[in-house]
Amino acid sequence: MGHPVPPREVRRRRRAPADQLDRHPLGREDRHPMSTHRLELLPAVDVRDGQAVRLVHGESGTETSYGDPLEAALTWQRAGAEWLHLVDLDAAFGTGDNRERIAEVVRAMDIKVELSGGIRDDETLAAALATGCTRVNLGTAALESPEWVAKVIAEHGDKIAVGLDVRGTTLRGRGWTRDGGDLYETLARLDSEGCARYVVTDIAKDGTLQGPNLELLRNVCAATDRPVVASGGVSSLDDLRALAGLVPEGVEGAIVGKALYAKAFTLEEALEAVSR
Ligand SMILES: O=C(O)c1ccccc1NCC(=O)[C@H](O)[C@H](O)COP(=O)(O)O
Repeated sequence: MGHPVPPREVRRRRRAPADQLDRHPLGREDRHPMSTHRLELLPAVDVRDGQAVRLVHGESGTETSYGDPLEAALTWQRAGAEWLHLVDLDAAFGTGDNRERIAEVVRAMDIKVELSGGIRDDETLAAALATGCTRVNLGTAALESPEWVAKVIAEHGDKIAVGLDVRGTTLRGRGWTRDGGDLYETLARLDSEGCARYVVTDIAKDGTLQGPNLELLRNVCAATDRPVVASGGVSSLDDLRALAGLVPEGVEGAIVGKALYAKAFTLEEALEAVSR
């Protein structure tokens, strides 16, 4: 099956920077300052009803429970993680929240934490930032409250990332349950507002151990000069090596969930695989 083609205007915008890169006086390294770095790994802890869980395609009701989220987070920290991707799934789905548990996990971490799920207004953003997390990941708000998102990007800079969660090239919000517009149009808008980075998830791959959508990631990297964190589908060390191969194109990091919980590999092995 063919992949949806971005609109002509977007294709033009995507090609132009790539064509100009080698002519840029500072070359590719300047466009993606992380490009000489190794791929960052962000083990995921998704919290539902106070428990660490994994979902399939991010769908409510598909949970497999993996116990205490603090234990899971400490396990990844002990294994050498530099980042934790921490998601309040109840806040994302609108079925409550796990604020206390999430704050407890962030407090216990010596490593950087990216916090996601249900951050949609001043109150939820203030609560998220008050945990001491390194940055937050906005999803639904970027689709439904563009003016608020532009304001908080201006106020908080790189403490704000935007999650671009897609089926095909259609964005999904509200715990990935509602359509929210075109990926490339939204990306162009957020770029123009100064968004610092994107967390890109192919929902069709998420929680399935089917491998990341490398084509989607390449297309997003070609459309923006901001770093991209890849999320969803990682199943093997080879997947991580493939993502590490996209670092020069702008992939900065990879979120890994199910593969770690299913013990497809250890975090130590993953860190080793992306260190060369
Ligand atoms: O991040 C969110 O806000 C979110 C909202 C609704 C459903 C799922 C959500 N996040 C899921 C994740 O971030 C996964 O942990 C991540 O994509 C890892 O996927 P995988 O490696 O395929 O388990």
